[in-house]
Amino acid sequence: MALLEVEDLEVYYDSEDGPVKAVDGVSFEIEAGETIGIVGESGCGKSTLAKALIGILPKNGYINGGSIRFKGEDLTEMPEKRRRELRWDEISLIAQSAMNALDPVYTIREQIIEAIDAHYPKMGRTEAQERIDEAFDLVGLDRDRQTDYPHQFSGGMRQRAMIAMSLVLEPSLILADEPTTALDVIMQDQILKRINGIQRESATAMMVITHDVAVVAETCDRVVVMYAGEVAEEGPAEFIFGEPYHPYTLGLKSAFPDIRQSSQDLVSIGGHPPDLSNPPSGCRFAERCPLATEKCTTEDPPEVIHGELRSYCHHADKIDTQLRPVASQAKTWENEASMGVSDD
Ligand SMILES: Nc1ncnc2c1ncn2[C@@H]1O[C@H](COP(=O)(O)OP(=O)(O)OP(=O)(O)O)[C@@H](O)[C@H]1O
Repeated sequence: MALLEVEDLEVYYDSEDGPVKAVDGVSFEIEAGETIGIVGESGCGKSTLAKALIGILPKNGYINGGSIRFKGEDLTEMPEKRRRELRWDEISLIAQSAMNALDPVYTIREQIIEAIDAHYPKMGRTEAQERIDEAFDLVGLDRDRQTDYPHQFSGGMRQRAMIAMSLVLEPSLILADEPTTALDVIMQDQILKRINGIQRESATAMMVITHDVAVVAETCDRVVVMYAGEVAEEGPAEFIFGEPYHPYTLGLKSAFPDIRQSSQDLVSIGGHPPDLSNPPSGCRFAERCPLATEKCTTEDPPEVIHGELRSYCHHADKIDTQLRPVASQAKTWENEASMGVSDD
């Protein structure tokens, strides 16, 4: 049994235009100790997925269908009290706004002790202090700074303090939603590598949500590529960033500079993702896809397996011969570019 099993999950928001289908039939699993990346353009449902997993959807958001099993228990059917216990104890979220989640009137140490007391009321002071020292060492914060107030910390240090706070609670799963957006590149790298190191020692699983493909390529074992509320492709990071079989992944991959290549076009996929209150039928990427045909706009794409990769595309068989050779050329992804593929 995987640590987390998400099956056919639908998370919708009520809106004046009808339900916004932010997550629409998403399935994937996370094993203990594994790091999984969720990538996709802004608005594809990544944060909604994280919020649903941890149970902090806004008032107009709801789980419309599917299941989220954590250690075999279905979170969607669990009473709120049990769910709250799981939050932080077992699943912790490092959110985009984590830096601002610290209380300005208490020292960092007081806040971490409070979190420990709330979750492990029986833990003695000595053990608590040992855990805090260890967590500070792991995230690269000086132990002497534990008695500082949040305003004495830089943005990056506050984020490290939040990560330290989630680590002292020893969760089985850390959800990191754009964990490093506010940090400079060198710090991002350091922090994610440290988290990876911690995971190896403690078998903590992590789900990293980001639109930065480079972050995911460096730190994740497996990657789920989301497009317009759905999974477009899923598999080991080396294949997703090496030889993907979904046109969207190829476009996304070509949109990020490859440091190994001296000169290359930087691709921008023309057009926009569809409106999720009224998603198109068939493949949601069809409108922007150079391989798209009539069938793509009418029939849901089939699941196609290539080794350990799971992709959803009517034309996965044409990726190797037709799209891959031209995927790094910007003109391939211009709006309305079509490769003249036929359905027969
Ligand atoms: N409270 C809300 N009410 C209605 N619609 C919402 C709400 N929150 C998000 N949405 C919509 O749900 C869809 C998915 O949004 P979500 O924030 O999950 O995407 P995302 O991939 O995390 O984007 P980003 O990378 O910008 O954070 C979008 O169409 C968004 O407009």
